[in-house]
Amino acid sequence: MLLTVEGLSKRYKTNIVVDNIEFDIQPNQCVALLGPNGAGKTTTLQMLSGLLKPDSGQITFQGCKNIDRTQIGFLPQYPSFFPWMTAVEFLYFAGKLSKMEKGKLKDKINNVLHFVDLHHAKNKKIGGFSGGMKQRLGLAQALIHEPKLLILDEPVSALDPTGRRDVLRILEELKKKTSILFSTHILHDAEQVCDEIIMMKAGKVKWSGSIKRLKERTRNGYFFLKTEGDIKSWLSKKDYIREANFSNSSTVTFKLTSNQYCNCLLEDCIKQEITIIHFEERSGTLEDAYMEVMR
Ligand SMILES: Nc1ncnc2c1ncn2[C@@H]1O[C@H](COP(=O)(O)OP(=O)(O)OP(=O)(O)O)[C@@H](O)[C@H]1O
Repeated sequence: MLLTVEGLSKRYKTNIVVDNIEFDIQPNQCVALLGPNGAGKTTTLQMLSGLLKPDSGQITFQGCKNIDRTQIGFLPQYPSFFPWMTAVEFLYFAGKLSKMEKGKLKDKINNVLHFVDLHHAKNKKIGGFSGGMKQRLGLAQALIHEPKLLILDEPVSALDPTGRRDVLRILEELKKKTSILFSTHILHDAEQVCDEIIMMKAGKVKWSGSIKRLKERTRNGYFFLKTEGDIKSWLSKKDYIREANFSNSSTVTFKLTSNQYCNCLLEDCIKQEITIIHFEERSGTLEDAYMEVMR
């Protein structure tokens, strides 16, 4: 296990904003922390990155309770930059803060600037950067010391569609070599890059697991069948089929009068010597599942 969180809590005065939460992150997982405004996502990420002290609970990272923070990269929701610095100067500064060796820094800065597509602007002042460029520079800062876990607080929320696409594309690449935990309230972004999600509401973890498993919660009773030959007239006569909707004579979505007829349908297809290309029970969308859990 890369990271284990047990009984983590944080309160501000009498307001409990993170309430006894638990979850794990495995190596090479890309995990989205989902939840509405005020759910406690930022507070959780700040505790994980060491910026905020938990009131109680335990964070274990790479098997150690004494966390080596240089193995974690963090991009805050509102990163601050020195506008008078160039991108290279800023990354040099960030690298030194992460205790990187001076000799390695130059090459590392060049590589990371290429990776986030900012090499062309490496000697330009940050004050003149667009929002998207700043966010990519923020990512470069979080990455420069090659952390084992990258924690990103709403990395795309403030970006326009192009900036958002660029950052999500970088995350797709990054997740091949490092574990990522990022917060968002945009389900589509989570679905695009993550395999696992943690859902928070009012300081509590409401659900965690794979997106696939989450969607399975909201199976909507529809089946999809694609066959090699024409099945329209044959299938329409089966009295256990209802709400059949044919895209063409060999592709159909339908419901069964009872799910116990699933085997019956498959047996009938075999008897009829129908070749099945694809058969599956359709699950709901991530949005359906999110709404169901959050309700
Ligand atoms: N420094 C603070 N002092 C008092 N209350 C705080 C402080 N920081 C956060 N809170 C409260 O804690 C709760 C959780 O806030 P947090 O920023 O962690 O939520 P979030 O899920 O990240 O929300 P958002 O999506 O809006 O960023 C909110 O009610 C917020 O007002």
